[in-house]
Amino acid sequence: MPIHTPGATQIYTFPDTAALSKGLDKYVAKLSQEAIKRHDKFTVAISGGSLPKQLSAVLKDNQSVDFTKWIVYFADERCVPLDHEDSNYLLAKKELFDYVNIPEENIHTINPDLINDPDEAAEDYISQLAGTFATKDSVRFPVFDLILLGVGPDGHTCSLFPDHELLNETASWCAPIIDSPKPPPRRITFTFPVLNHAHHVAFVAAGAGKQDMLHQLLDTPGQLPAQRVKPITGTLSWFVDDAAAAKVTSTKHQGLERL
Ligand SMILES: O=C1O[C@H](COP(=O)(O)O)[C@@H](O)[C@H](O)[C@H]1O
Repeated sequence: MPIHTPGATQIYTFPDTAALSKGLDKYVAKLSQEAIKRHDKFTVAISGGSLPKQLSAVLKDNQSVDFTKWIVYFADERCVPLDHEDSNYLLAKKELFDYVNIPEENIHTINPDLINDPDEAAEDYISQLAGTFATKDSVRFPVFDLILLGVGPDGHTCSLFPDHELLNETASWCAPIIDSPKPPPRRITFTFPVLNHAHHVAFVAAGAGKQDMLHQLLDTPGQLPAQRVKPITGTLSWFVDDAAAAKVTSTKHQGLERL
């Protein structure tokens, strides 16, 4: 499974979402094992939307994964209570956390007391990150073992939307947004420097609804948010089903691989 090729984008395609979840399970389990061996923990950021379901379908029953060593953050979160239907945390809890033994204190949620103030909520999330990641002068950003991302039909990822000023953020680790074009409008989000300092970043996209955007993202050079995710020394992977990959034509991607 060639998942350690810095600089190269690996695209894994699967006949359907069930197969995609199996492949994702294999990938995440391997990275988790390697990270735990290396530094006794697995730092992972997950997204909301369709990702938690795809991720957990097989992984939640994988007995070989030591979830007690997982430290979980959210690549973006909506400024809503943790039990609100729009909460990315609630989604991940229902799909994954309820089935595996990640210590509660290792799951870093938005501070529910600060949801009415996205600036403060983002600052608080930065403090949480600082408690987990010791940064050095040479690397001023958290370095996640893995960041799992989704992509919207407009090319957004995390809560980084096309043409938004947050796309130019170069210093802050986590930023507030109060005008998300996709509801709810108030959110906090990781910034590109955090995404691009990770050891591994993987996008997950399934279904015909993602066809046109995947074709645009993978076949046409551009500056859409998902296209700006380019890990500096880490790896970039795409996990897609055949329905989503149907229009991807670039010769660059003829080597679509099946795990
Ligand atoms: O609003 C969001 O959307 C994106 C994409 O979601 P999907 O349902 O199209 O997969 C998601 O990655 C992000 O975390 C979420 O807040």
